[in-house]
Amino acid sequence: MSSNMTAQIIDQNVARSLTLRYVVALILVASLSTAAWLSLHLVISEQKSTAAIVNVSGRQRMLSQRTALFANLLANSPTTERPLIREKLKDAINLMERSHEGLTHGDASMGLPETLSPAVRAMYYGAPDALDHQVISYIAAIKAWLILEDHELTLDKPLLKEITETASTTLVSELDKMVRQYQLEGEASVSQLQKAETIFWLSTLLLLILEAILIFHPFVRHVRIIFGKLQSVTDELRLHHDQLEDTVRERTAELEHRSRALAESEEKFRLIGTNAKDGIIIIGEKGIIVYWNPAAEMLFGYSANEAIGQNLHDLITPERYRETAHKGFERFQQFGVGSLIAQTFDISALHKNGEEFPIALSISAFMYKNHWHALGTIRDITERKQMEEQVRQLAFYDALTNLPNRRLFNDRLKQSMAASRRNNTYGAVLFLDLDNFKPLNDTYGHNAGDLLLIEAAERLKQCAREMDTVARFGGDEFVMILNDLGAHITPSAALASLVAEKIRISLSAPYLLEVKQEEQPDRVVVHHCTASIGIALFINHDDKPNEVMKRADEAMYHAKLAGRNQIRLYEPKV
Ligand SMILES: Nc1nc2c(ncn2[C@@H]2O[C@H](COP(=O)(O)OP(=O)(O)OP(=O)(O)O)[C@@H](O)[C@H]2O)c(=O)[nH]1
Repeated sequence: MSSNMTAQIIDQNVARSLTLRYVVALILVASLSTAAWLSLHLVISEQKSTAAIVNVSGRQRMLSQRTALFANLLANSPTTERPLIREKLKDAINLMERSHEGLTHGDASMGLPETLSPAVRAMYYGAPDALDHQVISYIAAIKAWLILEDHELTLDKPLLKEITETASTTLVSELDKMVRQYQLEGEASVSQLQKAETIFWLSTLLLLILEAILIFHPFVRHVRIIFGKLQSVTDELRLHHDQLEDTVRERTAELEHRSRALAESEEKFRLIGTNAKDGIIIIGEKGIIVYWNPAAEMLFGYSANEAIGQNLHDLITPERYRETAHKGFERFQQFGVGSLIAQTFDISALHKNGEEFPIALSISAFMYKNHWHALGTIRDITERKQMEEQVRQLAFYDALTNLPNRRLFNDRLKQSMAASRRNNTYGAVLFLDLDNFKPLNDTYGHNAGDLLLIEAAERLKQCAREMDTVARFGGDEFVMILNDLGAHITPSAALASLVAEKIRISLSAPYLLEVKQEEQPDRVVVHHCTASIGIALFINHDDKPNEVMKRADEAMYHAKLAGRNQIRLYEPKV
């Protein structure tokens, strides 16, 4: 457990203990206050009660004298005054009787208690002729005096003598004693209550002192400790705050530095993208274009605004490649690999105007925001392709007639012979040499000879099938490969001869040559030219192309010897 946690638990226990002590002290103070209030209340009510008892018992003393006086007056007064005296005596004795009843059994209206102290009770009832008996006898004597007729009321009556003596002697002294007794008891009770009240006051004082010692003092000490802790926590917080501010300052400076570096980097990237000669395109999730530089705008005809947000393949991939491109990109999105990644290759692309053009595309992959992205740099290679085509044309085609040249022909012958071997079918090489071509050159110039060569090449192409090859071998020599003639020699030779015948007839038709002459108008020359044709068959044997060519040449030579405009099939015995 950490020291912080331990300190927290101690603080909580102290707070709980102080709260408990405080609550107990409050309850005790409240109880003592209530007890003090009750004792005060009791003192007051005791004093009230004592005063009422003393009053009533004092009045009994006065009433005993008064009734004795009225009883004597009643006997002494003239008859006319007697009813009034009789009435006053009756009132006094009734009041005395009611007061006696109240003093012995209690009367709330007079403020007299129901219970009697043992001393008082002894004084009232302690002996057969105790005060109660005396009072009751006296009241009875007065009442007996009251019911006597006027003529019976004489001063010598023993009843009057008894009344007078009882009232002035026994009753007065007994009632005096009773008043004193009541006063003594009241004072004793009040004194006791005052003592109790003093005890309550002292207890309250003691409790307050204890409260000061047991609650206030520990409370102040604890508060001091907490203040001390708060101070140290505040100091610690201030230290942390200062450290935090330092860290924030450092981080802010670092962020600003990075932000500047990022801005510079972005500017560099923007400059590269803007000034690059090659188109730069970035595609992200689902093949959507996210970057499209000005060179890409020039290349494809779409502005960056038009292109960004579009699917790259829908925009620039020719329709026939589109499905494959989509599938390839889906695989790339999953795994970040693909056959085209990190490669440079030539493909066709679509311009906004719908035209296809060749591009060289280099693709690299990178991960950004959890998605594989592809960066493509694109270059228009239309010119390069055209040049390549020209080079290819020059390398493999005859510049005058556009027919395949000797090099391409040799290549095709190898292929044809290989196919013949595979399929076990006959092929043939036709070797053609124009007859008496030289005089045309000599008579009308080289230009006229060229025109005838071009026309002858056209006629040869007309006679050839798609699968056959017509080539210019050199000078006025042409060669033709006939493929897939058949599995048997005789029909194959017949078929080759048929084609040769067709060619012979085609080439022997007159040529209309528009000859250009220097500083003279063009001139149309009609020229007749024929060709000598040698045929050599080949099939599933080990002959080399040169051998086959030699045979065809030899057969052509025999055709020449035979008078030209002839066809000869190579035969070993020839
Ligand atoms: N106009 C033109 N003439 C060419 C070209 N190449 C070769 N020749 C000429 O073609 C002629 C070939 O002549 P040859 O085949 O030897 O003789 P020929 O007159 O045809 O006679 P035979 O072949 O024996 O029937 C030569 O005069 C060459 O100069 C060319 O590209 N253009």
